[in-house]
Amino acid sequence: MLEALKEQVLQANLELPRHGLVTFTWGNVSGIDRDSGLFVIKPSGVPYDQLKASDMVVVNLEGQVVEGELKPSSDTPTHRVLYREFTDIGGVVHTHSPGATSWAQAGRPLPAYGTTHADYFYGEIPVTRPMTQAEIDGDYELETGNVIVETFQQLDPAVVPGVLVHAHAPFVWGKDALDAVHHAVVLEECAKMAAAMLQLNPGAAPMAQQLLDRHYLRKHGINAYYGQGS
Ligand SMILES: O=C(CO)[C@@H](O)[C@@H](O)COP(=O)(O)O
Repeated sequence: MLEALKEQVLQANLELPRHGLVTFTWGNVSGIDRDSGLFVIKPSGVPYDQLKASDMVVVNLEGQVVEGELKPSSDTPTHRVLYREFTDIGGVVHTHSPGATSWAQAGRPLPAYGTTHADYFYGEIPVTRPMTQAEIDGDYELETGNVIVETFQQLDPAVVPGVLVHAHAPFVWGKDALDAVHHAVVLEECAKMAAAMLQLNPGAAPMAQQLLDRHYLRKHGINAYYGQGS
């Protein structure tokens, strides 16, 4: 079942260590097949260099494992909430990449300071509120998803495809698993650049709105012209 998606999700997971986004097994990627409502996610706690396509776990949007021998990622309920609520996304990534995680642990949203950020994220990357004791003691990973969705009440997840979970780490999404990994790489680079830039200029302001508009819209607007597409 979903053999091509399993292969794509495997490859997307393997991109995480290639890009230096994970240490040990601290991360996971999933991808969804919207026609069947099933998503494929990596198993929990299996070292990346041992992962095979056949290890990938197929889960439905009710959270039931429908195929796979191994336990799915511990963060599966968070992915499930994101697929359920953000109905246009096709892939989700969670990492503990140090640059983005530093901002999450500081409880600070990541402002758009420059065009690298603006090419992919149309504005600040938000940070969630701290989770309550009841949320932490309860269905924690599901509540992590809920707190992300709450953070996006006034935000479009299509134009800001990522979030910093307070005192935890980033979750990022995209049109499929590989696109979500691409966004995770960009977020990490932007987070590192922002921290280094603030050392040089602690009072730096976010970039001008006009420059943000120009860079985001030349790649993603209705008159986008970046690249070789028509
Ligand atoms: O957040 C954490 C650990 O704090 C987990 O996402 C990370 O270790 C990945 O776990 P899984 O191997 O996907 O279960």
